[in-house]
Amino acid sequence: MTATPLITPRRSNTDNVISLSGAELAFGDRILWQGLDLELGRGEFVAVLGPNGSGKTSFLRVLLGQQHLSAGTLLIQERPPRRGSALLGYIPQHRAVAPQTPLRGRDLVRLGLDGHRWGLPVGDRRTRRQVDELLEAVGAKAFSDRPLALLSGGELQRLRVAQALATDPAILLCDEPLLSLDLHHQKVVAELVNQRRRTHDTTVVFVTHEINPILEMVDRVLYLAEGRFRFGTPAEVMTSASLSSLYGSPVEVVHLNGRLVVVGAPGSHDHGGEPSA
Ligand SMILES: Nc1ncnc2c1ncn2[C@@H]1O[C@H](COP(=O)(O)OP(=O)(O)OP(=O)(O)O)[C@@H](O)[C@H]1O
Repeated sequence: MTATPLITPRRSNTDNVISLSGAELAFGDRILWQGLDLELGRGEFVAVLGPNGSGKTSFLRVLLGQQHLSAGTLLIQERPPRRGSALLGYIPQHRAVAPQTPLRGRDLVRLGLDGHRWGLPVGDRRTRRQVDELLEAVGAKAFSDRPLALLSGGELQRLRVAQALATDPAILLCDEPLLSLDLHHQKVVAELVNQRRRTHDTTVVFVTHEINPILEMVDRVLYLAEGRFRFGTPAEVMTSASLSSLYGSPVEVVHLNGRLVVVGAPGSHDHGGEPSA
């Protein structure tokens, strides 16, 4: 096993887009995380890791204004969060598509533009052009007229990225967008998100169980576990010492062929990914 140097952050940005101060989320007497102080800058790529039930999706719901903090404050571009804000694009956790849905790929993307309006989307020329541009940006034109139920997981995920980008958001929230994709499509989808970050300085908050496909893109990691957290660069957070102190028990982070493998994290599988076969 050879130690591979981890990627250092590519930017240090004072232009903060998301500011959390003394933030806590608790349900009843169960505290998911507390004392969270963090500032995320424009164009920053943050991975949110942690075992099942540690509060990763809830963290995104707080940013989306769908869940109130139980203590502390959150500002999105210096304002309190607001449900339905066009500042935020959201790729929700994968949901199965109803086999009988009449929606086609391009309809899904159009919902990102006019989904807030009641009734079926109205297809004016400007909207059609915007949808075409979004489809083009994610390489989904070829299958955009097919019913959703006939699309593969990778194709659907491209469309979901396009839908989330429809409002040209300053912040892109991704909830396990790589789940159930093969390695090739994990790379494709991660690169689509990263490309947007590079070209538009979009801040990315990326919930994942598997950091390896995005390791080279990640500036900082928010690791949630046991009602606590660690926040810092991958080199700071993804170490045996840091994760052992977070979990309160011995956890080993090993570097294997350029991949990170977390061994022994209680109550879950390896957040750094399984060792490659
Ligand atoms: N509105 C709510 N009321 C009470 N408990 C909640 C509520 N929302 C979430 N929880 C609980 O909070 C915990 C964290 O949920 P969350 O979905 O944020 O976890 P997660 O880290 O995203 O998990 P996973 O990796 O399984 O997706 C879970 O135990 C969940 O049941």
